[in-house]
Amino acid sequence: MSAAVAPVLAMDGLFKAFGGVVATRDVSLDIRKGEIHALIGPNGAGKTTLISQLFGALRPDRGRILLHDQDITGLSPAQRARRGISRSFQITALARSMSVLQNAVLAILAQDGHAFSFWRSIQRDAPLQARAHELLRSVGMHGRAGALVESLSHGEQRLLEFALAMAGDPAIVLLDEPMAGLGHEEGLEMTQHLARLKGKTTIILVEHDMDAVFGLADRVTVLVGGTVLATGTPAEIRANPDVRNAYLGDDL
Ligand SMILES: Nc1ncnc2c1ncn2[C@@H]1O[C@H](COP(=O)(O)OP(=O)(O)OP(=O)(O)O)[C@@H](O)[C@H]1O
Repeated sequence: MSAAVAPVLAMDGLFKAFGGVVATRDVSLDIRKGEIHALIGPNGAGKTTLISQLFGALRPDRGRILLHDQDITGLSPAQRARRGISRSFQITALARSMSVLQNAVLAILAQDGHAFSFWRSIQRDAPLQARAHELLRSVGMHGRAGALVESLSHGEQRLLEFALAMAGDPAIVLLDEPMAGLGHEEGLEMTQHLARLKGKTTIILVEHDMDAVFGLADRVTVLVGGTVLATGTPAEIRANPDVRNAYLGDDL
């Protein structure tokens, strides 16, 4: 083992129940800087509930969440976003009648803490425009800067959401099923874009597409019944008999 590096994000004994249903049972997990950490598990395993606690939509009943060693358990989603916890936007969060570039500008302004500004002065703000173009370039969408969002394919919209989540260079990005609803080609394209971020961005990836998970992840955590069954490299997870049992013959 290399010398311990403080994790970007640490979950410490998280517990969350809905009435009698325990959705998160004593989950403790460290997310390392620069890793793509996949969360997998059968339906109802508690993946969404755990992610919701990380970005702040849900409060755990017990346990703590630490970002760079600071306790953020009591912070609102907006306060966490300002500290660098970013979540992939849903398509509905895109301004559909605006251009790709305008959406990128708005995401950067929001991340900088400007609620609104005069559009004309924004258009003349060369550094801001350059940052927006750079953001689009990071996901290979700079050639589409002038296109209206409503004219984009489903896969392009997904990529744009992802680019917006990257605005402001977040400490960690929570990606909830980025492959959902994408065709085969679009899924491969998204996988390639995510692969380029390996080592540069810290990502928690919730995804049902096992090819994408095992192709992209540095480490995988398997949740079953709200509990961490195993955490390890893709090879370790693939070889783990408990994991194989949990998936009851599903082809990992
Ligand atoms: N708001 C809620 N009220 C009551 N029960 C809930 C609520 N949200 C989740 N649950 C329950 O908590 C458990 C975990 O659900 P969760 O959606 O987190 O699982 P998941 O792993 O994301 O599943 P999927 O892969 O199907 O999206 C399930 O038993 C679910 O029915």
